[in-house]
Amino acid sequence: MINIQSLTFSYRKNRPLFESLNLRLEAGHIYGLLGKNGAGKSTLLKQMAGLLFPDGGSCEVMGYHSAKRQPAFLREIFLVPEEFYLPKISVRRYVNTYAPFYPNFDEQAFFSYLKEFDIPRDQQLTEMSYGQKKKVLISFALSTNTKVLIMDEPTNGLDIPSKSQFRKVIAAAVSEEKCIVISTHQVRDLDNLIDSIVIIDEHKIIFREDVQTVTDKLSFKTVSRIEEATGVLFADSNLRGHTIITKNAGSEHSKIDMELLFNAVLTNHKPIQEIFN
Ligand SMILES: Nc1ncnc2c1ncn2[C@@H]1O[C@H](COP(=O)(O)OP(=O)(O)OP(=O)(O)O)[C@@H](O)[C@H]1O
Repeated sequence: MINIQSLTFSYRKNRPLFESLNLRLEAGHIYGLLGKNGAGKSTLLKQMAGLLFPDGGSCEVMGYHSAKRQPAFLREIFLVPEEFYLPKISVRRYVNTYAPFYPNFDEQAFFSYLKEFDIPRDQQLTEMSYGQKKKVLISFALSTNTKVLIMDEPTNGLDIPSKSQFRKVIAAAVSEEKCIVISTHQVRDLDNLIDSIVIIDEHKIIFREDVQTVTDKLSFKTVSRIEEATGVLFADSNLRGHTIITKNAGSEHSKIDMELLFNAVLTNHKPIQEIFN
């Protein structure tokens, strides 16, 4: 669905952000794109959406070069950006104006998402809070029914109940034909939602694995005495003890701790990568 090959890109001369970056994403998945501040998550998502163009290499989405921004491509992709502007019009007028760009737009679904998020349908967009605007945009994005849905920090600005509503609506929206990519550094917001993890760091994708494969190969546990644990790949100490990652020697089943995995991949990349190779 998304095929990025040898992508190079820089905003400024001699300061490359991406160097020979490769990434392949398939339909039927919800990907979590993780990375430190400034790692390039937003930039990569904009490359996918055809809002930024590669300096070298290619970024193909659904077989289209995203940089060419062909109409057939644009009507099958939607990006919810981290920062956005909504015009001074009502929700109804917003839909009437922008929905026609998306042939599979489902108006009934849009208004039921608004209801789910508790957004009044007659209010002016500019009179809404940031979180309310974001919920309108997320509702619109889901209702476009595009094959590719990209969201940059979608849970930023959402209150606690809205975050679980968000997880619920996204989980219900995924299908075999759709590819959903969500960037965040608030990994706990994506708990139980994403099925694949992509980590970007130092100009490249340094980790890309299904959650299932991660839990097949690694174990996540809490221990009170770290000295008693063997084969610790990464540990983090907190009030409850030590949360650790070890190699899954057999058929142990543990729940993935994405924050722990993210920190482990960034600080102890090589031994972890070797387990997946
Ligand atoms: N328009 C721009 N012009 C110049 N440099 C930019 C521009 N946009 C981003 N950058 C730089 O590119 C790098 C990657 O930025 P990007 O916004 O893609 O990172 P990010 O991973 O999304 O970060 P965050 O988690 O903070 O949102 C940063 O060093 C940033 O300063």
